[in-house]
Amino acid sequence: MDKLDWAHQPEPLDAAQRKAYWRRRLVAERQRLPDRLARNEALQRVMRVWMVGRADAIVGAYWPIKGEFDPLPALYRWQEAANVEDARAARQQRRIALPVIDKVAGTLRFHVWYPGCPMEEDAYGIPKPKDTEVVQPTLLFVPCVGYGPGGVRLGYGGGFYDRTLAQLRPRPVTVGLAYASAFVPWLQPEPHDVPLDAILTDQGVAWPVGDD
Ligand SMILES: Nc1nc2c(c(=O)[nH]1)N(C=O)[C@@H](CNc1ccc(C(=O)N[C@@H](CCC(=O)O)C(=O)O)cc1)CN2
Ligand SMILES: Nc1ncnc2c1ncn2[C@@H]1O[C@H](COP(=O)(O)OP(=O)(O)OP(=O)(O)O)[C@@H](O)[C@H]1O
Repeated sequence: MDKLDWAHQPEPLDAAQRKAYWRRRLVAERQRLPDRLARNEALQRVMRVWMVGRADAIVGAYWPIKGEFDPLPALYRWQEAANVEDARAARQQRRIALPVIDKVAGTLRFHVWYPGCPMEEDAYGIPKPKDTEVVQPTLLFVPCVGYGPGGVRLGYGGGFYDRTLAQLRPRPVTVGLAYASAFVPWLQPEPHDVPLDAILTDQGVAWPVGDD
């Protein structure tokens, strides 16, 4: 299931049609991943290791949809760990935030979330925190439908993350999360695409690639 059949793309397709085709296909593949539990555990571990030693207090994430990896269990542990590991970190209070769509601007704002937080559905039917504080994450976990070389991300095509990152100052560190099976070798950045600073998968750090 890790290997998609790249040879069998209907041709000819322009770049936008090709992306739309692979979006559908990657989401369908993801929704029927046979070894999801093992992959979830692996990716949670990769996240935890990646975050060790970082000083972020506000971390942005997402409420998983369409078979996306769920980042919230690992983040909840990150939040709880501060209470036992480091009294100073606990006072600084680590916080988790989820995206809320600004329909007019086509961008995302981040609202504080905590387990049991009152939620409501956004325009896409995705649960979002109801009336909690707006915050500025310094670290942002970004869901990927697919990912390519160089930190390029394929999303659902709304352009929300690209538009948000084009505007957010200071810019948060961006970390894409994906199952390793979502690698798209031919994916090229478009002019508006803001590359991710890192990409984590159930197989480890996919970007940046070490050795130099
Ligand atoms: N979990 C999660 N939350 C998120 C995002 C995300 O990628 N994942 N977003 C990241 O931006 C924003 C929501 N963006 C989304 C954009 C499109 C679709 C979607 O279902 N699109 C339809 C086509 C809709 C259309 O174009 O008319 C589809 O893919 O079938 C969903 C979410 C904010 N919240
Ligand atoms: N900075 C920007 N300013 C204006 N429009 C943008 C910007 N970034 C992206 N867009 C528009 O958004 C549309 C979707 O972009 P793209 O296909 O890269 O979405 P995506 O990254 O896959 O989606 P999402 O971020 O919602 O998951 C593009 O047609 C593009 O014109």
